[in-house]
Amino acid sequence: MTHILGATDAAASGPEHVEEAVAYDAILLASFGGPEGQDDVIPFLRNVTRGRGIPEERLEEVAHHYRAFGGVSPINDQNRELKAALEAELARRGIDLPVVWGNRNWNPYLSDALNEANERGFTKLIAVGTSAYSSYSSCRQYREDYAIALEETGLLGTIQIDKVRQFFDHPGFVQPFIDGVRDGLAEVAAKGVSPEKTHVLFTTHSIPSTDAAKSGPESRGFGAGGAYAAQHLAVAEVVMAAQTVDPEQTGKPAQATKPTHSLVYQSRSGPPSMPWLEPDINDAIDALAADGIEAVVIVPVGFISDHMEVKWDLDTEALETAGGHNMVAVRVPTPGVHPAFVTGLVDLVLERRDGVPVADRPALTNIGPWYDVCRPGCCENVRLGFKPAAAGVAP
Ligand SMILES: CC1=C(CCC(=O)O)c2cc3nc(cc4[nH]c(cc5[nH]c(cc1n2)c(C)c5CCC(=O)O)c(CCC(=O)O)c4C)C(CCC(=O)O)=C3C
Ligand SMILES: [Fe+2]
Repeated sequence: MTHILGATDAAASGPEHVEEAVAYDAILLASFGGPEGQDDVIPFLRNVTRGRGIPEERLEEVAHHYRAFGGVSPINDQNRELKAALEAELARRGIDLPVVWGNRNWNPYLSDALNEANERGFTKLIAVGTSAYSSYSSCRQYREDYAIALEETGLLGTIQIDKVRQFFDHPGFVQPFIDGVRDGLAEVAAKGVSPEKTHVLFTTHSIPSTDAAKSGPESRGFGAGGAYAAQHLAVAEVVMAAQTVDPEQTGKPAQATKPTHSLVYQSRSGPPSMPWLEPDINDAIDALAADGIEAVVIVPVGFISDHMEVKWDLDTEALETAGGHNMVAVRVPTPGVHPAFVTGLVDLVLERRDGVPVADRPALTNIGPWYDVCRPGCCENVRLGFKPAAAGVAP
């Protein structure tokens, strides 16, 4: 199987799910990366936004978020912890799969991880990205960066990179949110706000509307928001369905005591002229306050760890917006190194290594289990044009 596609992948075909064992010899933990000191902030931001048409004012604004944290993104320590937790779980289960870690936008880079893999004699890597959903930014760009790193290191043809499926609906990813919303609702109730006056805000990274429309395979017909919006909405439904309200406690039917919920977006960065997914979380909070909502439970369902988007855009800005309306606001934890999440990631690796039949793969929504091998044209960026990507269908 060829793992880097040629000039187009439009005519390519191949299996959606691989139900044969593959002898991987290491896991590639792939993440976004972030600065580790004040001097790294600007070079990091230039790496992320190269050729993306992000306005200079936005870069200054984001630099200010990092500067307020000493120029250090929390994401690197979170990835070090995740790597250690994965290694501990693999050891506990007696699985001999080393983990190499590389980032798309900062040290250690994906190319560093590939050089390390090569030095250690690994040729078949299974990638686990710290990103659960489908879209250009959250899936295809990782795959393009694997391809670029293979090219840069001269290891194309020597090292094969496959990936685990996007895991938005895997129980290991969803369970921490189910637990978190339960705790969040209890906290709000303890502060005296009734479920009728409480709203659960599921929040994720906004992306350009054109990217959203192209997310997932075209043939699935997910509509304007593409697979990206559909996956988030489906996960929100699962999380809310798992919130059992005891009618005995309230004396009202369960339905009447369940808070309302919605999907909102955050961290938009494009020029105002370019449509991105809406509503913004802060606008949504303003509107809820105007409707008489007294408490919000904020669920960062789009994220894996408490990185800068969570620490700044939610814990600083969104909580401030809610505070301005005297609302009670609780922010639910991200999966981080929750045991269910760490176990789930190892399960996803084994599922792919052992070629588990699709019917036996856990998925909490009827959209999944998602593809092992990304479909032709999946999550392409229409503005940037076609670029070769690893871990997709073979021509
Ligand atoms: C979907 C998505 C995820 C979730 C999936 C995933 O996790 O991969 C994500 C994660 C992250 N985004 C991050 C940081 C940044 N994202 C930026 C810019 C952008 N993000 C986008 C999308 C996403 N981003 C987009 C469409 C842009 C516009 C530029 C472009 O088209 O590519 C910029 C530039 C400045 C700005 O405009 O904000 C920064 C600094 C960090 C690190 C945080 C830390 O350091 O702790 C993380 C985890
Ligand atoms: Fe981002």
